[in-house]
Amino acid sequence: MGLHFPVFLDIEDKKILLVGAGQVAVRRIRTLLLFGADIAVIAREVPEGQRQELEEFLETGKVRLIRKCLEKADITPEYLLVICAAGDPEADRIAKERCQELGIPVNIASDRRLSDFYFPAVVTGENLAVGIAGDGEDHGRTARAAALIRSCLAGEEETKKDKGDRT
Ligand SMILES: C[C@@]1(CC(=O)O)C2=NC(=C\c3[nH]c(c(CCC(=O)O)c3CC(=O)O)Cc3[nH]c(c(CC(=O)O)c3CCC(=O)O)/C=C3\N/C(=C\2)[C@@H](CCC(=O)O)[C@]3(C)CC(=O)O)/[C@H]1CCC(=O)O
Ligand SMILES: NC(=O)c1ccc[n+]([C@@H]2O[C@H](COP(=O)([O-])OP(=O)(O)OC[C@H]3O[C@@H](n4cnc5c(N)ncnc54)[C@H](O)[C@@H]3O)[C@@H](O)[C@H]2O)c1
Repeated sequence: MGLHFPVFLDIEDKKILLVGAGQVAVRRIRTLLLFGADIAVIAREVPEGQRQELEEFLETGKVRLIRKCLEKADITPEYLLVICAAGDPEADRIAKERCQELGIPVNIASDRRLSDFYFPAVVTGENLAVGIAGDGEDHGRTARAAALIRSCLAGEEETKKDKGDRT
């Protein structure tokens, strides 16, 4: 599989289903909230390490948690996107098959070959959103590129502030 075309979707108030509440799911919820999505989380359980952050997400009113094992009927046409970060082949299979039936783009965090789209590393700056994804072979390289872009944007802000101070 080669590179994927980046699409910048308006997800404000759009419904997104996230399956799982572990480290990967919570990292993705954090990113999606930056863009105002309405997120439904289906998870069998919330691991100890993610409880506090998930509680904070619930308090925003933009995230709701449904504690259960994923079933086919949970995936309905109201969702714009579905992201499965359960690390469970059965959940991955249900999500893939049901989304295909309904024509909903699906991302499977444990198997890129099943994913219709990749979840990018995201950097936001003043009025900018940058999404980075590689060919899926080297996730570390994607993370390093994101870190570089983050520091470039931060440097640009500093330069702007310095110039502002002088005028
Ligand atoms: C960008 C970022 C966004 C995010 O996840 O938020 C992201 N992966 C990140 C980190 C990361 N990923 C993995 C580790 C563990 C250590 C390691 O293996 O390195 C870590 C490190 C960590 O978790 O800290 C393992 C891993 N990742 C994928 C698979 C399955 C497979 O390749 O088939 C497996 C094996 C799972 C297993 O073994 O079961 C697949 C995908 N991961 C992607 C995105 C998509 C496009 C990636 C690209 O451009 O290459 C893609 C293809 C599909 C998708 O998931 O959309 C984020 C970094 C940015 C940031 O930190 O800001
Ligand atoms: N793409 C990436 O960036 C990346 C990075 C690391 C790991 N991974 C993959 O993502 C998966 C998830 O990683 P994690 O560390 O967040 O895992 P985790 O085990 O901490 O969390 C999994 C979550 O999914 C829930 N879950 C499991 N099966 C379910 C089911 N059938 N129905 C409903 N909920 C279910 C669990 O209750 C838990 O909340 C890993 O298995 C790995 O394959 C992907």
